[in-house]
This record gives sequence, C-alpha cells and structure tokens, in this order.
Amino acid sequence: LHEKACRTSSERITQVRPKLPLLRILQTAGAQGETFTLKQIIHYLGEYIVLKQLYDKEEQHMVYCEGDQLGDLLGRESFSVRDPSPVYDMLKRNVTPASV
Ligand SMILES: C[C@@H](c1ccc(Cl)cc1)n1cnc(-c2ccccc2)c1-c1c(C(=O)NCCN2CCN(C3CCCCC3)CC2)[nH]c2cc(Cl)ccc12
Repeated sequence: LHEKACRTSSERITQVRPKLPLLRILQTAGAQGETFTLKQIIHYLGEYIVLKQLYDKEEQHMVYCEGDQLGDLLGRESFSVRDPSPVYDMLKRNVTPASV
C-alpha cells in the first residue's frame, strides 16, 4: 500500500508517527518506514490480525488478542470489529502527529 500520492503544497495527507510498541506490530504485518496515514495503520493492523490468526474462524467479527502485543496495547482480551472505538482510542494514545 504505497500512498506517496503527489499533492499540491496546500493539500497534505496527514501522516502520524506510531509509538514503538504499535510500530513493531505494523512492521510484523510488513509496514516499512516510520510515518503512516491512519488508513495505512488500519490496513496493517487488519493484516496483522489475519497473519496472527487472532480473529475467530467461526465468528469472524470477533478478535481475541489476549496474550498478544495487540491486546496489551488495547488493554483488552477481545473486541468486535463492529465496534471500532477501542481501536481508535488506542491509536490516539499510540501515535504522534508527524509534520510531513
Ligand atoms: C471494516 C474493517 C475495520 C477497520 C477498522 C476497525 Cl477499528 C474495525 C473494522 N474490518 C472489517 N473486518 C476486519 C477484519 C476482520 C477480521 C480479521 C481482520 C480484519 C476489518 C479490519 C481492517 C481492514 O483493513 N479491513 C479491510 C479488509 N479486511 C476485511 C476482513 N478480512 C478478513 C475477514 C475474516 C477472515 C480473514 C479476512 C480481512 C480484510 N483493519 C482492521 C484493524 C483492526 Cl485493529 C480491527 C479490524 C480491522
């Protein structure tokens, strides 16, 4: 997912810098570099969940992350992809704005 879209000076894609524990998770899912758009972070977290098989095969909207770095970051042992709030709360705590 290479989103180095070219922009005029006025438009900027907002990039953020994940803190180290989140960056490690993104790198496990194949992320390169240190700043990302939120869309990229969400993409890599989805890949990470699939890669580590954290979703329930029967109920595929359920993610069981106890004992995983993702669970430590979220402070939860499970969550449903239908309620994104715990994930976005975690992202707010684990990224810093990156002036591009
Ligand atoms: C709407 C979106 C979403 C996006 C953000 C949030 Cl906070 C919740 C929900 N979404 C809907 N289902 C999923 C999902 C479900 C199970 C396993 C992996 C992802 C996702 C998530 C994506 C994603 O980028 N999704 C697009 C393609 N996904 C479809 C689901 N596909 C899987 C479905 C289960 C079987 C394996 C493939 C993977 C590709 N990124 C996420 C990151 C996290 Cl921390 C949590 C969930 C997701």
